[in-house]
Amino acid sequence: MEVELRHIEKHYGSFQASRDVSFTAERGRLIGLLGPSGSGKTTILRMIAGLETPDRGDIFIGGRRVNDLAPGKRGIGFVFQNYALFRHMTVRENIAFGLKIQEVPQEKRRTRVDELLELIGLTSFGARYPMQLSGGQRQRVAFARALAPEPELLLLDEPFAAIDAKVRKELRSWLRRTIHRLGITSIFVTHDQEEAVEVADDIIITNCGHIEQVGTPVAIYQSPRTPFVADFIGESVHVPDYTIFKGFDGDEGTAEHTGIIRPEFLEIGADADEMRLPLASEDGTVRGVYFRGDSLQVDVEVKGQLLHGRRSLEKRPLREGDAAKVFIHRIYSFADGGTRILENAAKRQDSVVI
Ligand SMILES: Nc1ncnc2c1ncn2[C@@H]1O[C@H](COP(=O)(O)OP(=O)(O)OP(=O)(O)O)[C@@H](O)[C@H]1O
Repeated sequence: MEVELRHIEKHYGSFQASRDVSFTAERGRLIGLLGPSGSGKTTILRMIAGLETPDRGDIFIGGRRVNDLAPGKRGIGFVFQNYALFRHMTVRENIAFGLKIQEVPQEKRRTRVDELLELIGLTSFGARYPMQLSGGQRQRVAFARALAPEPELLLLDEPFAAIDAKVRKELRSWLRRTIHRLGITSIFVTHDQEEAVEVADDIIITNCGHIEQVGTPVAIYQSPRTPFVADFIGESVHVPDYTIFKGFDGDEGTAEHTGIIRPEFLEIGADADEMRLPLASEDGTVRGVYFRGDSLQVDVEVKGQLLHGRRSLEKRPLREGDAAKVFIHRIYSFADGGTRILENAAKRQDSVVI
């Protein structure tokens, strides 16, 4: 493995910013540290970089324990949210900066900068100054500058945050492609779940200084280990007692019946004729309809519980106050300290009949 954290603890005064943080990042993977503001993402990144010292625990990079190694000796490239490029230096000079410090000979420096300019698609921009570049171009230069000394590990702190929405999307996919092409292990911090899901190979979810879950975006989305994770990745509604719903009332396995329902777990119809399993469907009332681009979000009240679902734009429109039919396919239950995915009993019977 390339990076490993073992039982890291970190306090700032009496405030605990990291609680028993352990994870490994395999070589060549692109890892997203995702969590709400203040959950300790940047602290983790800074400890890996050597800019903060953990109170307890060990950090390994490429199998070597680096706790006592100075930041400059860890073989790390760093890209910040607002990487202030040197304003008085050209793009070429900015990229060459780390190489100059390493006393790389001039000819070699020139070749490396040419390579990097090509990599970031800015070959003809070498003589420009940072203020003559767009935000997205500047961030590419910051990326090239971090890569110039050929680090083993790249750390990126909210690298897209200061860039406008459209360019950010392009930059994300560019960064993902480029990092994979180079095969460099990379860890980036974000508080944007869409960004983490789109860019990362693996996501580490942080909450109040500890790690809630580690996994691929798909695994985390499909099997959130805690209600916090279910909320943070994707949309969800908490229901205090799922046994009130048809098809989930036979579950006697647990004492507590709190559940989480995602929009795609619902089928919302205008009437019984639209439903595949009308008898297993609930009666509901539409409480709100919102345009979501490719579909409509329909908020529907069922047995006093407000649920969020989706409905195709091609179907008969529903309006606030309309009666609706609702079939709940699936519910997540977190009762015993783990996730159980409960399927509607009617669906199971239906598939047996088929
Ligand atoms: N130097 C410091 N001194 C005291 N407290 C700090 C220091 N650095 C961070 N903290 C606190 O530690 C907690 C975690 O901060 P950190 O920057 O790691 O969170 P984060 O998840 O990266 O948040 P954000 O997304 O807002 O950047 C926060 O409550 C923060 O106020």
